[in-house]
Amino acid sequence: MPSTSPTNGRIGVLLVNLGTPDSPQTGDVRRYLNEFLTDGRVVDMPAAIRYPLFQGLVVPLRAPKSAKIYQQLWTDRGSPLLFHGLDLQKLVQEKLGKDYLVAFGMRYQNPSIEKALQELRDAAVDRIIVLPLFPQYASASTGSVQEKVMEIVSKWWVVPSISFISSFVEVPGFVGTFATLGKEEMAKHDYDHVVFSYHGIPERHVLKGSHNGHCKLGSCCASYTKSNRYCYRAQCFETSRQLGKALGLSPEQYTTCFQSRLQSRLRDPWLQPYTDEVIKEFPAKGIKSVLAFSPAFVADCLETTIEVGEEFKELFEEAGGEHWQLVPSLNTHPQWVETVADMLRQH
Ligand SMILES: C=CC1=C(C)c2cc3[nH]c(cc4nc(cc5[nH]c(cc1n2)c(C)c5CCC(=O)O)C(CCC(=O)O)=C4C)c(C)c3C=C
Ligand SMILES: [Fe+2]
Ligand SMILES: [Fe+2]
Repeated sequence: MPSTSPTNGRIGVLLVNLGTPDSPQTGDVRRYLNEFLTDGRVVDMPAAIRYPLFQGLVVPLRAPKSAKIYQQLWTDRGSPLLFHGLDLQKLVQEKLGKDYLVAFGMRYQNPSIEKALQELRDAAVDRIIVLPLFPQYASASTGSVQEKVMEIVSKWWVVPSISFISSFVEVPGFVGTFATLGKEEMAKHDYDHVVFSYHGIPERHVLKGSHNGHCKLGSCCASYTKSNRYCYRAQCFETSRQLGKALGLSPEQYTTCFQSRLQSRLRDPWLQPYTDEVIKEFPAKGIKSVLAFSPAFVADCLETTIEVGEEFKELFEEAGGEHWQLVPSLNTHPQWVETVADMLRQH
């Protein structure tokens, strides 16, 4: 008998990344930073301080400097974070076929999450799976996407079934694709050491997310368990362990460190060790060639191409290092596209 169930329509998928300016001009960078840095999950100050401080002082000072860096990053296809995201959307849609509708949005600026969710709503999808493209859970990234999606959907008259993939450090294809890319680089050159550099967050953010005060920012994060399921620091260490294993490295052959801290006069500590400080000390220890991974990102962006690929290379060479190589991000590697499609099929 043919099914009369109304619930055999398409499954909606929303892929979300962080966001990038519309152009590398100062005005667009200012608009982007204003939206990003007034998000209470990114800068967790009371709104009455956050808005005047960031919109009135921090962003106007930072925007022209950031714009210069974005101009270095920009390509014929625009911002890498955006075009890799759109390419991934298309390829995952092809893999999943007509039973799914895959949309793509950015937490800040464009294409907006609102527009992407509207596409899914217009198509009357059965349910929605949201995949924030951040391997490790942080309130400032994944949490912010979740909050935004819920804020929008909660205003719809009909609120659909909706679920989130909150992190994917334990998905074998995530580490597996990075390992494939890393092995390609290792076949071309002998490296003295490997660096896994993650986006930093303030230590306070980790402590605020700690279940029952479990996290003391010490050896508690050295294992990844039920008690620290959503701990960013523990998930970063777990990623390094899995990647080290996949690359055949012993723990002494790699270092886990944290980059991109937002310097402020408050000097609040961010996750340590800081990548820029770690790599300056390498040459004196006899480490002259380094292979660097940025496993907090699944697409190349300002923080990988410019910060790790160029700025850290310069710091390392100034300190006496000889060879610094960034492993490209997952972007649209076929193994990664298959991994994303599988994650969604299995969810
Ligand atoms: C991996 C996930 C990310 C977390 C966690 C995160 C936290 C976080 N970021 C800032 C401040 C900035 N980040 C910037 C760029 C940026 N950040 C992420 C991802 C995470 N951020 C990405 C993918 C990018 C690159 C975007 C691109 O267009 O290529 C920037 C902007 C650049 C600059 O001016 O330096 C800022 C600022 C904070 C404060 C924070 C946690 C508290
Ligand atoms: Fe960031
Ligand atoms: Fe911990």
